Amino acid sequence: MDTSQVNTILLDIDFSYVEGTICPVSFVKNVLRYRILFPYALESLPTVLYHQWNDSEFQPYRDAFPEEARKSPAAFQRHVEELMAKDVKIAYLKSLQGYLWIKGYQNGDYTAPLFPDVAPQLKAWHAAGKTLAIFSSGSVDAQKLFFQYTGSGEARSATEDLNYLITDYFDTVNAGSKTEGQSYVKIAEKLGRKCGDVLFLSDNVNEVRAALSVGMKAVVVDRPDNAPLSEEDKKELVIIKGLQDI
Ligand SMILES: CSCCC(=O)C(=O)COP(=O)(O)O
Repeated sequence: MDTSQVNTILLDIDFSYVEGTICPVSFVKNVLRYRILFPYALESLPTVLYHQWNDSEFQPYRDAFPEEARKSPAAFQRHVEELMAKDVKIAYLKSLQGYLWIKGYQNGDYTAPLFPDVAPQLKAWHAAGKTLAIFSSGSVDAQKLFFQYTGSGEARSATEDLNYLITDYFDTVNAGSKTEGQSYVKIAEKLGRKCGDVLFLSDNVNEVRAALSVGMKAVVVDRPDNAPLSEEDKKELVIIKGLQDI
């Protein structure tokens, strides 16, 4: 792939249960070792519902949920559990998760672990004048928190705020679905770029195909433990093992 024209790199964080572009799968899966993002959100919710159900701070997150789920804290908890069990990427859930994660980061319960190649490569691209942006189903607030607290993943380990490297953040609210071509057109427009000047990196072949469909450059980042790629994907898509392969 000719990337000489690329002046902008759009990265997927990717946290779903089987995938990882810049963050190891263990961040969500290895519950025994880390109290980490998705399990942390679920575990911390009952306390928040008990103490903050009517708090002005919590109200906007609560009120974004459907009426049925807002009938009681128990109904709310059930609804969140159902959505999270199915890994539903709906904006009001993503926004709530971002809120629930703040305390975990602030308490040092976990940090956001990046694969070892990620921070050095982001810094190198930034130093070379490339524009870096993020596109995740996680809310923009959750993305900013993630980059504020990058580290080893271990509780109370050192963190580095990498937000200075990132020019813009996109989620399903300000860009749209990650599997729709139009979302990538919108992102390129917002960044003031042509689609062909942007390179999108994702573990998800459907997202890569959506970006390619509108003329964006896109590659699959195939990390250990990611969902296996089909023979068709291997033949048709550019696949890399780490960011240094660009
Ligand atoms: C720090 S952002 C949290 C990411 C997240 O919640 C998520 O669901 C990621 O999903 P994606 O569709 O972007 O893989």
